[in-house]
Amino acid sequence: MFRPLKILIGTKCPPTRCCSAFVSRMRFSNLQYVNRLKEDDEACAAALQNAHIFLFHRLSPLLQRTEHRTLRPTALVCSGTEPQNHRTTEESVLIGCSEENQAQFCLDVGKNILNPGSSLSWWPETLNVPVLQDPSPYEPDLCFLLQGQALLRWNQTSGFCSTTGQPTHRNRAGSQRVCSSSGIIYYPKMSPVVIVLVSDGKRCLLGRQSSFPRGMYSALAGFCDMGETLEETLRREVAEEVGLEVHSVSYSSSQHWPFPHSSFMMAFHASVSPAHTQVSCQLEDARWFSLEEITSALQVKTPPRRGDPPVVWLPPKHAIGNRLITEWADRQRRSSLSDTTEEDV
Ligand SMILES: NC(=O)C1=CN([C@@H]2O[C@H](COP(=O)(O)OP(=O)(O)OC[C@H]3O[C@@H](n4cnc5c(N)ncnc54)[C@H](O)[C@@H]3O)[C@@H](O)[C@H]2O)C=CC1
Ligand SMILES: [Mg+2]
Repeated sequence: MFRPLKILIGTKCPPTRCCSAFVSRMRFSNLQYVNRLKEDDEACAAALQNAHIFLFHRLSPLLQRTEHRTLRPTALVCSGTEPQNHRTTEESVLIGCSEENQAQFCLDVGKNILNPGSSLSWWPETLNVPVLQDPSPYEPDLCFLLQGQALLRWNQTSGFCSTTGQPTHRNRAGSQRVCSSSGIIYYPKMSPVVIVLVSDGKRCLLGRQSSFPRGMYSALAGFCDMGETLEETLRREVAEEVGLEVHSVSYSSSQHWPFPHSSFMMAFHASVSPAHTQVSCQLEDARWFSLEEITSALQVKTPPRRGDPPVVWLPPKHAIGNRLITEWADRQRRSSLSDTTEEDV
């Protein structure tokens, strides 16, 4: 039976993962320690005795509301003095360590099966509903929880070798699995995805798929095919989904995205000729949005409820789609400001 050691409510995001300065996150000794725990099962088991273990239930993080009404992940604090139960030692996955080299793990205390009918494709439906209603205090914790969720899911769904059909066994950190028969080593996989915000200079193009939550539009996205470059994927996806040809392309940023099975999102801006903007849509809908429309859509903090009047809303702040749209809107505002200033002169 699962026996919690000590529950810590309101544990902050591990500073090395999300909150601290870049240099502090990249401290060499810290990285070296995590790498050693991945390689050395005994060191990892010892680290688990004094670790923080962040809890999930069926791949959703277990969140607690603090007295300030913010949401915080829930962690077991292992003191090293109490014996750990079998599941804690066998199923916790290593996600990093604090600046003080205290190891941090995630553990799914729910049943280790994925509900085949559940939608794992989009964040708001997958994680706790309160997050959606009050997302801002939760955001700093996000990348570390997404990483934990992705690693837990990978371990839960990689129990057998795809070559021999025999069971695979994980290392103590949960960072690799080995086939018991052939010795083939498996590492967590990510699928590369291009996400692109297309602009005609004055407007940007957003699309929606039927699987999106009601009213939500985002930048166009698509998985890279085997052998494709990022630029080829980008041109193909834009041509396939909206029938447009892009001209210039610029890189923005990237993000790990745990849905549906860990994607590595690479985000771009692209432009099309203002003379050729007629959309031929293969999605549920795709349309051009003015800066004013984007500005008001960015204000919509919660998705419309059933029965509410239709409203366009955009991916939440932590999604890279939101970042692309915000970057575009900022750039448009700056350029219209400089146009106005030039006219004044
Ligand atoms: N973080 C963000 O802001 C956003 C993330 N996304 C993510 O981008 C991903 C790709 O976007 P889509 O428009 O759905 O891609 P898509 O336009 O390539 O269409 C998905 C289809 O591609 C095929 N496919 C090819 N390779 C695949 C692979 N490795 N895994 C799964 N399906 C594969 C499947 O038939 C699937 O139904 C999705 O996982 C979505 O969650 C999408 C928009 C915003
Ligand atoms: Mg797509």
